[in-house]
Amino acid sequence: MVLYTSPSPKNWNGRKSEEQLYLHEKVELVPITEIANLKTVQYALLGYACDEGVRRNQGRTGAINGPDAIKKMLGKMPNHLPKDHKFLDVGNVACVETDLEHTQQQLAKNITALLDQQIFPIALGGGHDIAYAHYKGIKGYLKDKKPKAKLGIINFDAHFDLRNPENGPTSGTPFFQIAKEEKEFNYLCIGIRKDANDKQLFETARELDVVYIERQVMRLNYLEELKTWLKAFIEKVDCIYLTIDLDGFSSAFAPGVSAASPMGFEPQLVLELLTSILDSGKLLSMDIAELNPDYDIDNQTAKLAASLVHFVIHEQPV
Ligand SMILES: N=CN[C@@H](CCC(=O)O)C(=O)O
Ligand SMILES: [Mn+2]
Ligand SMILES: [Mn+2]
Repeated sequence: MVLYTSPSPKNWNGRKSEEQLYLHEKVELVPITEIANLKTVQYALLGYACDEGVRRNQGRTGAINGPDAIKKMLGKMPNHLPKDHKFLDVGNVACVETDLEHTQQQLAKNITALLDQQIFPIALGGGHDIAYAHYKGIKGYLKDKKPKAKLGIINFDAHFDLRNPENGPTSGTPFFQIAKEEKEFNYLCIGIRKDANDKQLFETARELDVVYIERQVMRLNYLEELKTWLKAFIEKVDCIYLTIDLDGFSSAFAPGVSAASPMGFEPQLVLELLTSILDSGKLLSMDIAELNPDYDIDNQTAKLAASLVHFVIHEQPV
């Protein structure tokens, strides 16, 4: 069974220059199996082409094409990276038929391989079941290299994704699955909508001591308070896994998702909070989930996802 596709030049097009002015000219396409041969690499994009978790969660499928759509928009963006910094596309983990569980295992293995090589992974979804897979990959790395490190998970999302996987994992279960495996579950969920999470989910969040920020306080007027809460969470942990579910953004900015949020948050505020996360120096790995190109309008959501990646790779201290 093929659970992996090599990076494709078809995803990387744009204006041409002589001096790598654009990211499609900067990116190096390196199959994941070849990363061990490389010297210092800063960033690698790894796709999670899977919407089986969304289907199981009664959502609208299409996120299987999310990773390639983000790469296509990112390639057209300007490159401001230092000449000696390496930026890779290492291909996609791909879901075959309905085999979500093996797809997750494959992503986990590849995330561990990137972290072992000191490469910062940027995983692109795909359904939010990417989060459980990504977490397993991070644990694979921490177990050997930093067994005492306390992991914190920061999720920008309209949803807790704390459903009980009684009937198998879905895009709605990743953080419940993680909670069951963690001795200390450090989970901060930013952008929670009361009109998108039922009573039982709030109850589970309370039982699991989840720290959450509701959507109505996700406003620039509350920036100082938001930064203080974020800082308090970051101080408690040694390293951070950041996951951004695009459906937390207002559908004015992110229509291309399974469960759109007309009352979601704005991109500018997320950039402000991302700056605090990057400045902490604790960010270990990140992903962007739930892009569904079938419902996108003029690639706006894919562009938003690409802009988030662009921001992180250019603002992160390395
Ligand atoms: N990953 C998404 N999770 C949401 C989906 C909500 C919806 O489809 O409306 C959830 O399970 O709550
Ligand atoms: Mn969501
Ligand atoms: Mn989610």
